Amino acid sequence: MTAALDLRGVTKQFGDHHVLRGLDLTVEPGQIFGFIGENGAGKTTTMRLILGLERPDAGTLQVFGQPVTFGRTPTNKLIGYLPDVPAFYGDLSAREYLRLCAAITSGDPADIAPLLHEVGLADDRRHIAGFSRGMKQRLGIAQALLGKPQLLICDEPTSALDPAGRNDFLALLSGLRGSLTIVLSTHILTDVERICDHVGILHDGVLQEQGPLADLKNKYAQAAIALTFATEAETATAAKILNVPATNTTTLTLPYTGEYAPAATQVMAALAQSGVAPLTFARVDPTLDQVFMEVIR
Ligand SMILES: Nc1ncnc2c1ncn2[C@@H]1O[C@H](COP(=O)(O)OP(=O)(O)OP(=O)(O)O)[C@@H](O)[C@H]1O
Repeated sequence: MTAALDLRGVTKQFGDHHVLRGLDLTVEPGQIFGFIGENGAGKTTTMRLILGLERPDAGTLQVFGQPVTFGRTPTNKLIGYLPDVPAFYGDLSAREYLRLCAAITSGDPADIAPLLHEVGLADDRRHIAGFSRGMKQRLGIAQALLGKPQLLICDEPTSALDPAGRNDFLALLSGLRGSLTIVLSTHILTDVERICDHVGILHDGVLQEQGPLADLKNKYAQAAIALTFATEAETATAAKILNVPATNTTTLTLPYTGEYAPAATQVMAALAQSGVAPLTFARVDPTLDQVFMEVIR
């Protein structure tokens, strides 16, 4: 199967600052791929290289098997792009703006009404200047989807949104699953956990890890059971029976591997034997945050 995106040995430096040092990155068709890295890691630079807006110092970039060329690359016909803060003509309505985009890009005006419906702006006649940031971002998605792209690239799309706007936007993106390939470039890991199935971690100019999110969690992060007790004495009794080091607090964290149910049953049986009842008993699932910290460490 031809990869949606295939980058091999891409290097890029600005002056003496080496941003990318031989980046290999593969995104398969249909994936929602979270491209994550700290501020300044080189995510936007990578997106700009994919769009032919920067010239790589070395390496190759392909979109659905076609080479990306610097400048007006034909591969951009396959890509819809949403920047972090898209710019619009504020005195147009959403519909007028998309009509203008369709005219410029030879898009089909018949696609505009269904797209506006899809992003929840079908009934809005206001000028874009009066839109919230969340509405502008949803209009940005409609614009990016106008040319029926096979690959949608979103660069930090939720960084300027409040929680409600972020929620709406991620639901919209998640609803596109299966209809095209999506690359979500961000440092907001909870967004990635919510909608991405695959993840690549950019650090020190290379992809330190990439793979299914679930596999990376299994590899780098540990699930645990967290217990709290009423007193330190009860905690110490429980720690003894559970064979874990005592703490000077009223909490115990018990890492486990494998399935939750047998691990939890074992802990409950041990606690029943000790006669100590925890105040709370909680399953703590591994997070992408833990994976990220472990990988960049
Ligand atoms: N045109 C340029 N000239 C000089 N330096 C640049 C240029 N573009 C990017 N850089 C530098 O390259 C590094 C990577 O920037 P980039 O914007 O790609 O990072 P990022 O991962 O997208 O960061 P953020 O999450 O903060 O947006 C930064 O140190 C930035 O200052």
